[in-house]
Amino acid sequence: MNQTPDKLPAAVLFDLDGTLVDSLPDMTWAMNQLLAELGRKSTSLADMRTWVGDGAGVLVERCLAATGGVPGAPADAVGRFLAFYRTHAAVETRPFPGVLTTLAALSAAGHPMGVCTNKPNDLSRLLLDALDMSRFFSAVVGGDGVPERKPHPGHLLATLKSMGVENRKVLMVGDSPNDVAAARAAGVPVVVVGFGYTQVPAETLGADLVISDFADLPRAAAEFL
Ligand SMILES: O=C(O)COP(=O)(O)O
Ligand SMILES: [Mg+2]
Repeated sequence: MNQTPDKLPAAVLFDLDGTLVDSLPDMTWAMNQLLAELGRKSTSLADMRTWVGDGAGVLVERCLAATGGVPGAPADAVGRFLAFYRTHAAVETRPFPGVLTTLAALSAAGHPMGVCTNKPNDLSRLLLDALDMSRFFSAVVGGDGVPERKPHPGHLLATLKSMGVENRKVLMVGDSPNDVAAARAAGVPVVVVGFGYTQVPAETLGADLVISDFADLPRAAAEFL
């Protein structure tokens, strides 16, 4: 007997940086290679944490503004950062505790899963491959793969379309104001992790739920679906 669409396991969309993986150390390494090339002093994990979330272009722009100004920096600064990052994307980066077992459990329960990230497509795929995480996702849509990235809801909708699951219930899991705003605008419930890269406490982001342990996700998700 065919299942009706809303009886099917919900689709789950994941943000990448700060939600599935702790990628700040490798991003900081790559940024410090760029800064060294420009003769500027190094930046820190703590500063990088406040700049990440709107894609590589904005990340480099924020860093340059804080370390001597954007004027004087080469036009290809973003390209140089990405070139360094590509060589060093999964050296220190690891999934947060509980992520792999939770993704395996959701996958076994039949939830289609996708990654909706402002990170560029090629780096997202490279990182997920290196950490043996690509197998969980039927689509990975980076910020350069859509006309307008998160917080635009179109980024979430494009990820669902690419997954081929437009008629399912959907849950978004993220760490930042962009994730919450995109989910709200798309009419999708949103869970936020409490350990991600946000400048304000996760509890103030306006999510439906904040989880401090990734392993709480399946139980939490069941509340909304
Ligand atoms: O790379 C970024 O700026 C943010 O990426 P995220 O959307 O996966 O958090
Ligand atoms: Mg994030």
